[in-house]
Amino acid sequence: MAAGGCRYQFRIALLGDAAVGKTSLLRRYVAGAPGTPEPEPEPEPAPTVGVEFYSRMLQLRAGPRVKLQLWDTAGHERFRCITRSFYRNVVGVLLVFDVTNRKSFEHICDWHQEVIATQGPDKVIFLLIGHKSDLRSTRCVSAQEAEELAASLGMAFMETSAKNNCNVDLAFNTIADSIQQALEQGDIKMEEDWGGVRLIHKTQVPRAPPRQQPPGPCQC
Ligand SMILES: Nc1nc2c(ncn2[C@@H]2O[C@H](COP(=O)(O)OP(=O)(O)OP(=O)(O)O)[C@@H](O)[C@H]2O)c(=O)[nH]1
Repeated sequence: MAAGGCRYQFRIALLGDAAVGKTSLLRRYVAGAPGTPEPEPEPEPAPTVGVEFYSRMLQLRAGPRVKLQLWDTAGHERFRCITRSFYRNVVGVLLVFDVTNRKSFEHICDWHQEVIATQGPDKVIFLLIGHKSDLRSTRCVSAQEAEELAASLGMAFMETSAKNNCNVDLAFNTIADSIQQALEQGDIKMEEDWGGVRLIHKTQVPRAPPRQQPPGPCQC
């Protein structure tokens, strides 16, 4: 269904190791949409199986209203062949690590490489996310080294917390603005057989009823 007044749909995936907080970040973002009732406190999220889908409308700074289709992928290795099949149709990726889990930070290059290997280097906008920034005492990845990694991979970096609702909207606004900018500058182009960016028409033209076939010669 066309979303009211929307021009584009952007597909964005969250990738990163198991338990870094991808589902929590996404749920926090989707629950924060204007007009959404205050959510009930959620039970602990279960590990994601394969890929789960969310969406939220967003008014971009540059003007257009977009629908973000958000794909929450399982971080566990055993789902990798399922999640990998989704990389081809995304225009944005949040690469998420947990600031208290050094291994999840060290694996960011592998996640990045997986997407590049599928999509090529020029079709995806990345944003590096250091998540669980509320856990100050157990942090083991500094903002500075994460910034350096992000710069070396040609992307921006941001820290978030689903628990404190810190920078959650900002992270999604930032990646959506960057996608919009890349589209305007022609760095990313819409293609028929690619689902990363889709044009959504404001009003759907009702389909013409099927044409009545003129009655053929009687077969009996
Ligand atoms: N302190 C803190 N804990 C968090 C935050 N976000 C998520 N968590 C906790 O981290 C654990 C894993 O969260 P999930 O959202 O399930 O992680 P995930 O990356 O989606 O995991 P997979 O689906 O297995 O890939 C849960 O116990 C969450 O409550 C946060 O911002 N701060």
